Amino acid sequence: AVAARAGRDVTLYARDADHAARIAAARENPRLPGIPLADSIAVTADLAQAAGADAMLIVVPAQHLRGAVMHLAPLLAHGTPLVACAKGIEHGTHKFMTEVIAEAAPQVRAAILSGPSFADDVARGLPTAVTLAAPDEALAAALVQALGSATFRPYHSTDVRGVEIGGAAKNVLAIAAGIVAGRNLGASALAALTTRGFAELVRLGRAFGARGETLTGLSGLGDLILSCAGPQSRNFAAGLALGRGEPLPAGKLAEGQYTAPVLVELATSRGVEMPVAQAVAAILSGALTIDAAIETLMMRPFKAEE
Ligand SMILES: NC(=O)C1=CN([C@@H]2O[C@H](COP(=O)(O)OP(=O)(O)OC[C@H]3O[C@@H](n4cnc5c(N)ncnc54)[C@H](OP(=O)(O)O)[C@@H]3O)[C@@H](O)[C@H]2O)C=CC1
Ligand SMILES: O=C(CO)COP(=O)(O)O
Repeated sequence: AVAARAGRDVTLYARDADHAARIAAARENPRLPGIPLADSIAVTADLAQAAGADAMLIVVPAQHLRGAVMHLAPLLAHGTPLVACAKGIEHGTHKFMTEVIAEAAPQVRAAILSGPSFADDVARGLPTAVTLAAPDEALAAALVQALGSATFRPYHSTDVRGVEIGGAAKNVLAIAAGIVAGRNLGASALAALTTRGFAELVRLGRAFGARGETLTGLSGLGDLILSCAGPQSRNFAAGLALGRGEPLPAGKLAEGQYTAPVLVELATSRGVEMPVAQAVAAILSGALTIDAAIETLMMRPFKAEE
């Protein structure tokens, strides 16, 4: 929808032919009910047709990115920009999204799009600003020109890792924020949790050489603020359910669930302390109860604020 609004010729690919046919007939994606698909958007289940594009946005969940790109790789021309929109880190390999793309389709140019942007808001044409990063600044700037419009404002960057870390970490921290809300711990606790969560995100980013302005920018602090603000975030909603002792919302992808253990492994391997992320991973795995996790966080030794 964004690319069509920016004046591009767009093909939307769905892996399931019936699903693609239903979207084409209804001119609406059931995942975004009530938002009509622009007339100009072609819908296909033919991957080769989609792969002929000048650039592609790939929007499958993080743990399925490698499989999807491997499927796509034989169809892609050398140098095609492939923009990852998933926010996560691959299990087992600890790879970030652009690294997964580079391994699965070495001939393409990988980029990452991230930042505070609920799909529903973006598709409705509400004002949104995001970060689009690629190692090659000219490519990042060209993709911004191709996708930007009066309602969608991407900023270009070459800090790929900084953008990827912000997007992956904020989902885990949003689960923690939801837990705080679900347990009725109060607005002060929510502010403290979000702020100390941000300190973790920054520590991990620094360990990977991320730039300060990326971590305090749209894809870092910006997305953390959005996702820790309320249940429109599926990660926050998952945390809310956990905090209330309810089952996790069915059929709603909460990437932080999958990112939490791998984020903790990655941080540990770099000697970076991420106590909030650790608490989320421990709660999700059943290693700690929520009450024990809260106590563990509050009883850490007092220290200088950093
Ligand atoms: N929704 C949002 O507001 C935002 C989401 N993101 C990120 O985008 C990523 C995807 O999220 P979202 O779109 O919400 O997730 P959804 O679960 O709504 O949709 C996932 C899509 O990926 C497809 N898919 C799933 N597995 C595979 C696979 N193995 N091969 C090919 N296609 C597959 C699904 O196809 P099918 O319909 O056939 O199952 C579906 O179209 C996540 O990393 C999320 O963090 C980022 C910013 C905002
Ligand atoms: O990444 C998002 C907003 O920027 C979407 O957040 P959720 O996946 O938590 O809904």
